[in-house]
Amino acid sequence: METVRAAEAELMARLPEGTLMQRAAAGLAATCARLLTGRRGRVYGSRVTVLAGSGDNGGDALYAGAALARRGARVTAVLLVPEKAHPGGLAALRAARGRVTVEQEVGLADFSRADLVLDGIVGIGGRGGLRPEAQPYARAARRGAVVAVDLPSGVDADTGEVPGVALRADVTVCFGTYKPGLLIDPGASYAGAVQLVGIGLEPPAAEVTALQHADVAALLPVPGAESDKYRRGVVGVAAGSATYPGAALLAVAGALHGGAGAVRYVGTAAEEVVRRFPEVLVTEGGPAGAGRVQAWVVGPGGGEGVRQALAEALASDVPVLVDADGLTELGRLGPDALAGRTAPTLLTPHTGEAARLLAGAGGGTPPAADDLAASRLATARRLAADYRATVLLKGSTTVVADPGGAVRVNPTGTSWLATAGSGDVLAGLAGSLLAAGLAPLDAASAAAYLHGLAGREAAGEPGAPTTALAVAGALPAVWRAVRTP
Ligand SMILES: NC(=O)C1=CN([C@@H]2O[C@H](COP(=O)(O)OP(=O)(O)OC[C@H]3O[C@@H](n4cnc5c(N)ncnc54)[C@H](O)[C@@H]3O)[C@@H](O)[C@H]2O)[C@@H](O)CC1
Ligand SMILES: [K+]
Repeated sequence: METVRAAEAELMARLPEGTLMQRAAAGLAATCARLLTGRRGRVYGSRVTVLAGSGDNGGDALYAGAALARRGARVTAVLLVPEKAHPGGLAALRAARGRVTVEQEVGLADFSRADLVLDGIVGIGGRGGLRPEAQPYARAARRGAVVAVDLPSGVDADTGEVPGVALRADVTVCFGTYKPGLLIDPGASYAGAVQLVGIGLEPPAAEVTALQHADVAALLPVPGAESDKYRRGVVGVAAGSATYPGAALLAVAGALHGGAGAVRYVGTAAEEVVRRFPEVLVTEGGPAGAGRVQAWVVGPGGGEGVRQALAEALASDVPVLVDADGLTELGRLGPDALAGRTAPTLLTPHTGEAARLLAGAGGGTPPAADDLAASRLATARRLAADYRATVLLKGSTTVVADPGGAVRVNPTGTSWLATAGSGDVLAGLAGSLLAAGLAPLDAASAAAYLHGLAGREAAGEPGAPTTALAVAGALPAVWRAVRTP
C-alpha cells in the first residue's frame, strides 16, 4: 500500500485539505443509499450503524454516516477508540443529528438491529487482525448489510491474509484502486461485492494486477494468413498412466483448445487418446525422442513414467509446464533440477503440491497446505523465487507469480471448477498457449482466465455440477466471448 499512499500524498498536496475524503465519503454514501433503497424502499427512517476506528477510514465512515443522516436515516456511530475518533467526521455526524456512543453493549445491540452497517474500523493503515474492542462485531448476529469502507477490517490490504479475525462484508466500497487484499483469498472472501469509487487518484504501477477481457484478447494467439500448424506451435503432452489414462485425455482436450497448431502426445494412454482425438500426433517413448515441439506439458496423471518424462522434458530447450505428479517429482529433486534450463519453466501446483515443492526447496518437512492457502500471494512468490520459475498457484483464488516479481490474480474463478480433472485441462491449455509463443506469465494468466470462464459456462446459470471434459468443451465459446469487443 506504500504506492497508494504515495499517490494519495502527491494528489493531496495539489488539492484543498479533505478533498479526497469528501470524494470517498460521497461515493460511499451513494452506495449505501442505493442499498437502503433496495432493501427498504427509502433511506428515510432506516437504521444505520457506523463503526468508527481511530484513523481516516473511520473519518470516511463518519462523513458518509452524516450524509445518510441528512437524508433522514437514524444513524448511530460507535466509537471504538473514543479519544482518537476523526474530529471532522465526528463533528459532521453530530451536526447532522447522528447519535454517538462509546458503550460497546449499546454498539453491539445497534449493530445487530441495523439495516446497514458501515465498517470504518480500519482501512489500509491496519496492521494485524481486528483488535479486541472490535472482535465482538465479527461474531455478532446481524440482520442488515455490512458495507466495508475501503477494505473489510482485519484483512491485510497488500496480501489478502487474515491474521486473526476480520469483519465479513456484503459490499466493499474501495477508493481509488483495488487493493490486492480484495482480490486474493481469504481476504477476497470477506469483501462481498467490490465497488470502486474514483477519487482522482493516479493509479500507481501496481505489483499485483488482474487481467480483464480486453487484456486477454490482446494476448491470445490468432493465426495469420501465413500460419501453418507448425508455425502456430506444437504442444507436447506427456501425461496419463495405466492408473490414470483419463488425465491424458483431459490434458489433451485442454491443449487442443489452447491456440497451438497441433498436439503431440507421449505416454501409455496413446490408444485412448487417438481413439478420442484422431487429430493428435502420438509418438512412442518419451519427450526426448518425440520430434520438435515448442512446449512440453509434463505430469498430469503421471504415474510410473513421470520421472523419466520430466527429466527428458527439462533437458529440452523449450518451455516446460510441470503439473501434478511432475511437481511431486520436482519437489523431490528441488530447485537444482531447473538450474541448467535455457527456456522458462511454469509450475502449476495446488497448495498440497506447493507444500511439497517448498519442502524440496528448503529441505524441511512440508508446510501445511492450509497455511499456504491462507497466504497465497506469499506462497506463489516464494515458490517463484526459490525455483526461478513462473508459478500458477491453483485454488479458490488462482495467483500467478513470475520470478521477476510480477503477480497476476485471476478474477474469473468459480468453485464449480473444484472438480476432478479440471487441473489437467488447465495444464493442457496453458501448455498450448506456451507453445503458441506466449511468455509464461501471460500463458498462465490467460489460461486461468479462460479456464475460469469455461468453468462458469459449463456450470451454467445459476450453476450446476459440471465435468472437466465439459469445461474443455466450453473453451471455444469463451475464446469467442473474450475476443468479442
Ligand atoms: N489518505 C488519503 O488520502 C485517503 C484515505 N482514505 C481513507 O483512509 C484510510 C487510511 O487511513 P489511515 O492511514 O488513517 O489508516 P486507517 O484508518 O486504515 O487505520 C489507522 C488507524 O488504525 C489503527 N489500527 C491499526 N491496525 C489496527 C487494527 N488491527 N485494529 C484496529 N485499529 C488498528 C492505527 O493505530 C491507526 O490509528 C483508507 O483506507 C481510506 O479509507 C480515503 O479517505 C481517501 C483518501
Ligand atoms: K474498513
